[in-house]
Amino acid sequence: MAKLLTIHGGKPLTGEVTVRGAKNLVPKAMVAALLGNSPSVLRNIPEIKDVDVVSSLLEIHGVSVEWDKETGRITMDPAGVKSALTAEIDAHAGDSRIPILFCGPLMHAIGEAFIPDLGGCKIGDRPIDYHLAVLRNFGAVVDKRPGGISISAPKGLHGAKLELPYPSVGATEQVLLTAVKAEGITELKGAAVEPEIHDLIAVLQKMGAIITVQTDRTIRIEGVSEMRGYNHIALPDRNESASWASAALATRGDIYVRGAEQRDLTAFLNTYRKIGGEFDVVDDGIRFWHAGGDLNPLVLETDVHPGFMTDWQQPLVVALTQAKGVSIVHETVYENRFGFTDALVRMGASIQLHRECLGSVPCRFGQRNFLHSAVISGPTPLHGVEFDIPDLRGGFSHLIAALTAEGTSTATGLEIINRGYEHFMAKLEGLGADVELTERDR
Ligand SMILES: CC(=O)N[C@H]1[C@@H](OP(=O)(O)OP(=O)(O)OC[C@H]2O[C@@H](n3ccc(=O)[nH]c3=O)[C@H](O)[C@@H]2O)O[C@H](CO)[C@@H](O)[C@@H]1O
Ligand SMILES: C=C(OP(=O)(O)O)C(=O)O
Repeated sequence: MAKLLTIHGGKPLTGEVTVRGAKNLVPKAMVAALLGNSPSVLRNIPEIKDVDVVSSLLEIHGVSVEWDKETGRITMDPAGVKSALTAEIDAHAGDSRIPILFCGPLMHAIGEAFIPDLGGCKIGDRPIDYHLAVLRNFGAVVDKRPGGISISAPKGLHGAKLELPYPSVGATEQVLLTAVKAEGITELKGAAVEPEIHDLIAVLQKMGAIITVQTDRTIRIEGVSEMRGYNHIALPDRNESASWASAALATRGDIYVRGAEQRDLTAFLNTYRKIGGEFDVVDDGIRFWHAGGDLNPLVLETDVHPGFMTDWQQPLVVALTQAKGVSIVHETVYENRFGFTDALVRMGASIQLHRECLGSVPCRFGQRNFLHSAVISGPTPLHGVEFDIPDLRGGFSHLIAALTAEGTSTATGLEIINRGYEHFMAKLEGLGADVELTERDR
């Protein structure tokens, strides 16, 4: 049986939601537990699919995992770490990108790893060439196999001088998780410096790592031979916070996001203010609301941190369909992140996609055949349609658009939302959304 969500739109979302630990940190901090010689405790854990995936992958590798879902506390004991069968790994890898980050910690713990083909959102080609290049530089031997890669370090892992062609979040984490216990010093230039990376560095430092972050995207890591377990509170999910903020704006609502952290949302809050959204930062969260009247159109470019995060783009585009005038959005992180606009156009939005770079942020996609700039004219009334959720943020955007629209929409593929939004249905209902989940034959 498949689940069908029926949405009766046209009602502002109002009320309160709580965000817990970040999807883009929690699973990685869990992988780091493999590096310790004693148990680790991670708190503020959200109930999302990527945490299930990493829990299972740790367990089949001999790590004992105790997850108290009520308190959001997870305890991981790596004392029994061991190899797992390829078929078991395949069965548990799920639709996540995290398995690639097991390379370094598993090679340190047991000398080898099998990494299945990755999942994650279909928003571009998402190659792993940077990951494999840095791992080879540490001395790893990579064997590509059908369905994944086998990786080992017959001569050990050694610190290296590395430079990323683009500040990839995942490849930077790959370097951190491998270099902390590699022999000698690693210097990484062109590193990503997202808040989730700083939080992973905080975790690794608690475990005994020696890591220096310089102001020019250079990270220096002095390898250590032993690391211990950690006790850490995961930073809150800034992408979920920004999603609910966009939902408040698009539906002309008022949402208090308990747990939202101003420090990690600077670029988002500046943009929110320019579009005409109101927010108020208080001690334990941020209230976001539509102030009435018209929203302002914007020129917006996504970028690596400290720029406007790509994962904020899709939900905010829905609010831009309601702004008075022409907005331009230039996506510079992923080559194919505007596919979700098809459904918005079917709902009545006016959005044209372009291959040219409509902006000035250096972009790898300009001379290639990618529709990576969008021109949005508004305000356009939206009406209900049927849609299938394509990816995490695109799906959230479709759902907010359906809640903004007059009339009834139906959505399938809701399970994708559970990858990054915990207790999603309960939160929507708590905000007064008129939604109903039913089962139907496929
Ligand atoms: C689980 C997680 O944390 N996901 C986040 C992470 O994804 P993820 O770590 O996969 O994203 P990256 O920062 O690595 O990707 C950025 C760009 O680099 C390219 N690239 C990356 C690696 C590589 O080996 N080769 C290559 O060409 C990608 O195709 C993309 O165009 O950062 C992204 C950018 O902030 C976010 O959108 C994702 O939500
Ligand atoms: C792109 C995203 O996630 P992932 O890298 O896990 O696919 C996202 O969270 O928007």
